[in-house]
Amino acid sequence: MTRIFIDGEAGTTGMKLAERVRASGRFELVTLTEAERKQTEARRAALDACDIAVLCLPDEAAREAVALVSNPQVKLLDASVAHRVSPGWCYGFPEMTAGQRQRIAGAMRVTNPGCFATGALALLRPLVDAGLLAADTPLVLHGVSGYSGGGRQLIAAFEGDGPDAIRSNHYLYSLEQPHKHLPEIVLHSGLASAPVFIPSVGRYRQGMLVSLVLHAGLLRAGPHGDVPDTLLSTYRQHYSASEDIAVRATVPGGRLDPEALNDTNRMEIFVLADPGRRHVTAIARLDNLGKGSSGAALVNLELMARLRV
Ligand SMILES: NC(=O)C1=CN([C@@H]2O[C@H](COP(=O)(O)OP(=O)(O)OC[C@H]3O[C@@H](n4cnc5c(N)ncnc54)[C@H](OP(=O)(O)O)[C@@H]3O)[C@@H](O)[C@H]2O)C=CC1
Ligand SMILES: CC(=O)N[C@@H](CCC(=O)OP(=O)(O)O)C(=O)O
Repeated sequence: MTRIFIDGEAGTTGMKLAERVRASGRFELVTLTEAERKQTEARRAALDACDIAVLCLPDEAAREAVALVSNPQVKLLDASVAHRVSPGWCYGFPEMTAGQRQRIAGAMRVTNPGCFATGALALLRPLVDAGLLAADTPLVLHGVSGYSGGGRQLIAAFEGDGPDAIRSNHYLYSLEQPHKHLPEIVLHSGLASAPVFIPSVGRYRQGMLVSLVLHAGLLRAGPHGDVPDTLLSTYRQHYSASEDIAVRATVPGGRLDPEALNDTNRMEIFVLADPGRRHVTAIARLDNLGKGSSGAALVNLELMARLRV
């Protein structure tokens, strides 16, 4: 059985991934005790003793973990931001483009995408690849995430009542500093420059929406001239072989709940036009702890271990 070590297993992503790995029954999990989990020598030994190491760590600790590995046979899957645009690392979004699954399966170093980036790229990449969206189109994306997206610190700030407690029910951030997912969004979307991205956090634990509003004039229409229909068919074709991504043309009940896909590895893409069909809103719904991190990590592990094609 393929041996997996999750460095950072006690954290938000690591814990969810460990649950999924155990439930799959397809891997042997190498674990450290509470006393060992931050000891360099114990981590070094565990990293070298597994077939695939998953780094569910803050960025700096992920870089350190890569440097600790000396066994050349060990494959790495990094859940942090540290290597998302690094040469030599394969981007772990299997549905991004034809052939990506095979690239992940064959790679020694795979970087798991950011949660907002997963939603953003799911919306952007098919449109750029199909030639509907020119690379220099100015774009704006909005996102809302549950507070678990900020890891243990943000969870404690929302759920605790200490001096660092957050009392807002909803807030926007990264308004003056570009969000950390923009470099991977630019690199993997095929866009020439970064979209404006306005993320936000709501007072609920997990689940997210990423939205892209497109005025019809920004896009090249398909053979029948209707931009919303062209978008819908482009997404449907791009994701036709995916068991995890579904494309929808309506929102039943008119309210889009960010929590609806929690604890799954699914993503839904909604393509919604105004009555005059002058603009289209494309929205990705996913679980930041599912398709946005640990669900995606499990699929990448299965690909890297050649347990799925
Ligand atoms: N939460 C999310 O929705 C997503 C998170 N990610 C990424 O996954 C990674 C982990 O995030 P998340 O699980 O949210 O973060 P958490 O803060 O919840 O977990 C990080 C874990 O790493 C441990 N840790 C910190 N430093 C070290 C070290 N030097 N050696 C060993 N263990 C260490 C922490 O222990 P302790 O708490 O004791 O310090 C903690 O258990 C991050 O890079 C994040 O960006 C990616 C996609 C989505
Ligand atoms: C709500 C919240 O704070 N979300 C995080 C991103 C979560 C994620 O995708 O993680 P990594 O890119 O760090 O791996 C943020 O915006 O920084």
